[in-house]
Amino acid sequence: MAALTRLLKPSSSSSTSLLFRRSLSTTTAAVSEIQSQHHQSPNFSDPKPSRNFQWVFLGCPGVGKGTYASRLSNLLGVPHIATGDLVREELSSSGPLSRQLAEIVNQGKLVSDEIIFDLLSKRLEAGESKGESGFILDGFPRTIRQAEILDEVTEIDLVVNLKLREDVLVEKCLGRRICSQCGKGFNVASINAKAENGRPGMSMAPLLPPPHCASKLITRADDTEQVVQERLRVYNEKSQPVEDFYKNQGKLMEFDLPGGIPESWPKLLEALNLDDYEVKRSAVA
Ligand SMILES: Nc1ncnc2c1ncn2[C@@H]1O[C@H](COP(=O)(O)OP(=O)(O)O)[C@@H](O)[C@H]1O
Repeated sequence: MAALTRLLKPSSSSSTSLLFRRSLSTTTAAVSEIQSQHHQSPNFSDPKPSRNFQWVFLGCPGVGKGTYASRLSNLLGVPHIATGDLVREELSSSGPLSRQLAEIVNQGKLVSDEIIFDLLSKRLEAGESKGESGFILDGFPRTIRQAEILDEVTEIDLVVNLKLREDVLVEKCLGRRICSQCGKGFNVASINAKAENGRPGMSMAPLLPPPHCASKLITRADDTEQVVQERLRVYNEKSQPVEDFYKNQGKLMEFDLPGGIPESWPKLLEALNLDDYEVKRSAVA
């Protein structure tokens, strides 16, 4: 597959190699580099900082990877690339892959690595031609093979592993809605999980749509209870080697979500040493 080959072997002269260039090797180094570039000599009006972020978000279905990755992408000015979105775009097209993908996705199974690499490299190439650099990957890598191949072509700076109680994950997936017009995601679930077995209780307010989206909400075909349970099973089966891979490289940052967005977002920024960054960004916006 040509696009996959290009992804695996970016030539040093091609601009693809800019996207996949070698950068930092540990979380600590990554965070201190970010701080030295953006905190000590901030130039927040510079649209092209000399170095961009290459981050990965891991976490079970429903944990909120998309929500937090998208917020960070806006904050840091790098694209949020969710392989689930790429798969859904392909599904909604009338392309040759569409029917094959629907069968896999609607059973809660993983799409083949080859298809995922093809979709991802096309997305990266399209972004590159628009001048994008850096990324926050969401939903990729999902298997150890994907992580190893990604590692051959580029250096990931930081891997954030979001965690949440499993009963809450299921409720969140079932409450998920998408506006069929603007594509924004919402959640109608009002979560009040009791404290049990030493776990603290947890409340999360719904994330309701504005009036102009309210009548256009749709539910993903794979957000039924049976498919969500299967996606969680598949995730749990495949994720440990991926987490260990990044833990061994010193890049994994575990983050237990303390609640909904109002509690979790400031804590996540703090954990990433970006709380100050947000204040400075909004000051120049
Ligand atoms: N990296 C990947 N490898 C294989 N399949 C993937 C990958 N990313 C997404 N998919 C497919 O797309 C579906 C939806 O992905 P996503 O939106 O990330 O869902 P989730 O809410 O389960 O994290 C997955 O269940 C899977 O079938």
